[in-house]
Parts: sequence; structure tokens; C-alpha cells
Amino acid sequence: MQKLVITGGKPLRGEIRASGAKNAALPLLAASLLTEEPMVFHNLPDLADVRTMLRLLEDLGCKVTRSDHAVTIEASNITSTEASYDLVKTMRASILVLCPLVARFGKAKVSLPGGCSIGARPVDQHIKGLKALGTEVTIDHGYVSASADKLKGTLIVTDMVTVTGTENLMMAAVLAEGTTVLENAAREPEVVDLADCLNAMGAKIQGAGTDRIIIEGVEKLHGTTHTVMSDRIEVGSFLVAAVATGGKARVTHCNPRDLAVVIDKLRESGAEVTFGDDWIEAGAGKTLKAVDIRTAPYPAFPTDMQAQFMALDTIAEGAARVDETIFENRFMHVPELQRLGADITIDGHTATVRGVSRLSGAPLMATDLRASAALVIAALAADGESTVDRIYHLDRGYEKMEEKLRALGADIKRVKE
Ligand SMILES: CC(=O)N[C@H]1[C@@H](OP(=O)(O)OP(=O)(O)OC[C@H]2O[C@@H](n3ccc(=O)[nH]c3=O)[C@H](O)[C@@H]2O)O[C@H](CO)[C@@H](O)[C@@H]1O
Ligand SMILES: C=C(OP(=O)(O)O)C(=O)O
Repeated sequence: MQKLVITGGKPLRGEIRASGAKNAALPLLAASLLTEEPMVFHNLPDLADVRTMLRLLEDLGCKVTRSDHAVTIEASNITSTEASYDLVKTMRASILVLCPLVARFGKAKVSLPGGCSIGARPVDQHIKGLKALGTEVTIDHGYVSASADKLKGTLIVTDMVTVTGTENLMMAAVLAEGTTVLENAAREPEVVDLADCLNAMGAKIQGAGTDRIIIEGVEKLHGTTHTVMSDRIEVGSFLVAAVATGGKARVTHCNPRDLAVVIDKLRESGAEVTFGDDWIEAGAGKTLKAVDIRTAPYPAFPTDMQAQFMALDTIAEGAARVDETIFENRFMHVPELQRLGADITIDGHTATVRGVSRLSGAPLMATDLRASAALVIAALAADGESTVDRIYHLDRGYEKMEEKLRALGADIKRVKE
């Protein structure tokens, strides 16, 4: 087991480069199953989740060739259409192979992901959409089995906005006969990145980035080369860390348009934020003010930034209300932040954070990916030493986080227990 040892109190200063986005890379890699021709991805982040997805693709018979931050995937000799519990249990996004497999091979058997520490996270909408496209779906012994002769385009209205649900169904519809309309679609930039890649493979998708996506099915897709978009959540996390420590940092190779609400909320907190075409800089202002947060689907405030902003609120002037509307159990970081001296109360899906003048370092336990980032931010802002345990959560979604933080002047190291 590894942990992070952080000595807080040092303002972060300098410049770092954003990595490719986990939440874009995972569906993009799954999309490789849709063609027998090679797919090449650049700007692939080096993350545990990416390695899990590549292992899953290899398990299915794909040839995977990696070099630095690029990968070539050839799905010309698929030997299995089954994703086992062992891989799915370590990464929920494994469900993203379900629709590409059904679309190209007419069958798939994928372990149900089950819940995780942030919520129950069912995949009923993925299944509802697949059924509407003409697939027979059964659930048995913890697996979802799907088979179809030929998928048929149709109207699908999901009960709620679902990001991977939209991505999965888009990947089913691209090879269906006729036109599919996805209503109530997720508008996240990662959905647009996937649609751009699918269109470059020969798909006919319109409306990605809006809540109505129209997909005209095609017979076959071909290979292409695609650059994974930058990770807006990673970028946001580093900007919050810079402001929380009273410093100033610039993140390059990112897209400020994807981070409009994060920039807005940082400014509301009193931070000074500037940006150019592909960089954002955030610096602490004269005072740090508590900011209310209400998570909701894009373009509203992302649930994946909620924990990090809560960490910022713990040391701000005044009180903030944090409403988590996406996941029912995404306050696991609260008891850990309290161990640093934060003043937070929870009532259902709402947390009230009253800013304190200082946090003091303590041993901490990470419970999920973004909770881990929040603990690192709080520890960087706290007096003295903190340790963050169970950082395998962090390694799922942040590439070399401690190296990037060290480049900004943080006192942080990874140690083996
Ligand atoms: C790999 C990836 O991209 N993960 C992101 C994706 O997760 P993911 O795609 O799993 O999240 P969803 O958008 O699907 O979930 C939104 C809400 O809908 C519910 N739901 C979803 C599908 C379904 O079939 N039934 C159902 O009830 C979920 O439990 C949740 O309450 O979007 C989340 C919300 O922005 C982010 O936090 C995750 O980082
Ligand atoms: C919740 C997240 O990821 P996943 O959907 O992969 O669990 C996340 O990226 O914050």
C-alpha cells in the first residue's frame, strides 16, 4: 500500500501541463471495438483506469500497442465478447464495452458494475436504450447478456441525464439500421469528444453537446487517429489547489471553454482567474470567500469538482451551502476534512461549510477518486504534516499528481507502507 505524505502551508506557484481526460479516454478506447481497422489515440493519460480498460480490451482479443502517451488498438481478431467481474469490479466504466460489442458482433456479456462508494449507480438506462434498439437483454448471475440480429434505430429518452449511458447508446446506434434520436442526452465535453472520434471513423452523428443527439446508422466504421481531450477535472483540481494554498498556478494544454463554471466559481471565491486559448491561470485574491455549489449535469457545476471546492470552502470567509444532486453518497470526504479541523454539517444531500481560520495536518483516508483530491488540497493548505492513505483511488484518475504538485513547489511525497 502506498500513501502520500504532505507538509502543508506552501503556496503553489508555477506552470504545469494538463493530461488527457480519463472520462474521455475510457469511452474512446471502448469505441475501438467498433472497427476491425487500427485506432490510434494520442494524449492518452497514464492512469490505472486506462490500464484497466486496455487490459479488458486485450482480454477480448484486441491487440494493444502502447508508446508513451499513445496507443494503437486493433480489434480485428476479437476472441471473446465477455467482460468478467474481475475487471468490471475495479472500474465501473467497463460497462462501456457493452454497446460497441453488441453493435459489431450482435452479442455481449458484461458483469454488472454494481454500486461504489459514491452511490448505487445503476445502468438501467443503458439497458433500456439497448432494448429499445432491438436487443434482447437478460440479467443473470450478476451479468447482463445482450443479443441482437441487427440493431434498429429508434427514439430513446433516458429518465435522467447519464454520461456513460449517452456514450454507450451512441456507440450502439452508430451501427444500427436507420436513425436513432437520443433525447435528454448528456452534454458533457467528453460526449462531444467521443462523437467527434466516431464521426472521424465514418459515423453520422449530429447534435453532440446538446440534449438531442441524432445518429444515422452506417454499415461499417473505419479506423482513425484521435487526440484525447484534456482533463477538465484535473485542471480544475490544480487551480483550486493553487488558490487554497494562497498561490498562483497556470495550467496549459487545456480548454477553458470546458471549465466555464469552475472559472466562474473561482472568481466568486475572490480568486483572480485569467485564461487564453489553451491555458488557465488562477491566483489567490485578497480574501477567500465561501461559495455555494450545486452539482448538476454539464454545463452546470460538475459533481467531480464538488469535493475539491468543499475543501476550498473549509478555509474561506463565511459559510457555503453545497448541494450534491447527482450522487446520493458523495460526501465521504466530509469526516476526513473534519479531522483537519473543518466545520461541516450534513443534512441529506446538502452540506453546510463554515470557514475556519486554519486547518491542521492529520492522517487521512481516501474513500474515492475526487475525495482523494479534496484531501490532498486540504492537506496542502493545512499547517504541518498530513498523510493520505488508500491513494489507489487517486491513481485511477490523476496522472503523476504528486510530481505535478512538486513542480508547483508542494512538499509532497509518495511512500510505501
Ligand atoms: C467514466 C465517466 O465518465 N464517469 C463520469 C460519469 O459517470 P456515469 O456515467 O456513471 O454517471 P451518470 O451520468 O450515468 O450518472 C448520473 C446519475 O444517473 C444515475 N443513473 C445513471 C445511469 C443509469 O442507467 N441509471 C441511473 O440511475 C446515476 O446513479 C447518477 O445518479 O458521469 C458522472 C456524472 O457527471 C461523473 O461523476 C463520472 O466521473
Ligand atoms: C466518479 C468518477 O469516475 P467513475 O465514473 O469512473 O467512477 C470520477 O471521475 O470522479
